[in-house]
Amino acid sequence: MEMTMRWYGKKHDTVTLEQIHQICYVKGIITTLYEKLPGEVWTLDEILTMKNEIEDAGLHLAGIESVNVSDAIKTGSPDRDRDIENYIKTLENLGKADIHTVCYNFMPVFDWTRTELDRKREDGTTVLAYSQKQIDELEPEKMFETIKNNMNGSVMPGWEPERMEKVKELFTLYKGFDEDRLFANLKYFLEAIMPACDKYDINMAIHPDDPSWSVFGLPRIISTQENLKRMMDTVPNKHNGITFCTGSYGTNLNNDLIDTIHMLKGRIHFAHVRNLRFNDGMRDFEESAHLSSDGAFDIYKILKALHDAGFDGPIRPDHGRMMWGEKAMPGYGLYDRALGSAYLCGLWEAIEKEEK
Ligand SMILES: O=C(O)[C@@H](O)[C@@H](O)[C@H](O)[C@H](O)CO
Ligand SMILES: [Fe+2]
Repeated sequence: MEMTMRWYGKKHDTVTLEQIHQICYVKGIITTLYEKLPGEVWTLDEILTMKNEIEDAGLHLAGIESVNVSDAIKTGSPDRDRDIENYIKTLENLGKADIHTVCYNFMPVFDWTRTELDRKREDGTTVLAYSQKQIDELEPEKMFETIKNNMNGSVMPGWEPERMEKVKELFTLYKGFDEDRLFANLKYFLEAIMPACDKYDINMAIHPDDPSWSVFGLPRIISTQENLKRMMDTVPNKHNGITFCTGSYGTNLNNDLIDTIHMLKGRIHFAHVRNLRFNDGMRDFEESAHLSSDGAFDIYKILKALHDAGFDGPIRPDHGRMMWGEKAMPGYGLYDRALGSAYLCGLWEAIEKEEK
């Protein structure tokens, strides 16, 4: 595995590459071209500029999160073939730049959903949280308002103001969509891009739905073991894989993380590891420190399962708590993610040495 950290680029991130380099546990960077809209081609030049900036800081560009999939592709509208063609050109250019891991998601309208971005814990840190009760009382169109006021002045991916202005339209676009219809569009997309992935050895890593149940009546197709299996079996190519995200897939406590890792053997191309605390039933949770005893997940067992399943892709501490007075994009401060990366590396070293 390669320990990585997500970086939002010089223009958007409060954290610098120099700081990340000093963590020492982190060798790779996960990033994207944040100015690009879904459906646009990424030129080789743009990709190389991004890559050189990271390499100049002594780090390795380990993967892209995300090359976003357009609504035309997700809804299967007449424009989808043009967007898929552009997506393929982007993949080819990434391949030419020697980049082989691409994360994406297939969630309609909202990328991830939280009701609070700064819930205060007893230790004084703040974390992202989700309460189903609050969601049930909220108009979907108002969702952005609640999120916007808590973004610490940053623009969080998936929640760009230009996109959220169109939220009503987006809901109309997905009207009448059920899981089968959305899944058929995912299949169409994957089948179209696989030849390019084969040629350039690009591992596509779909991100699980977050949270892993339907929100505002929108369909979910990457949220249970059953539908992960359906995705793998429908397009049985090893380049069709997943981002194993414990904090998203694990929001549903009925999902058996360890069993799923074994089922996905050979198809996990990227891992996001974070821990969650559940309050008051299953559908109220908050992100905790990475430490196993701070949340519901046994992080040691998760890493051991990844190790035993032969996982060798990039891994990143996912969201962290906001601590020590840091002001950063919620979930993406430097300090707690640095602690998380050290913890994960420590566990991994022990697991590897136990083997010998
Ligand atoms: O919660 C997060 O910050 C990420 O895990 C997602 O936004 C992820 O980047 C996308 O869903 C992947 O396309
Ligand atoms: Fe994730």
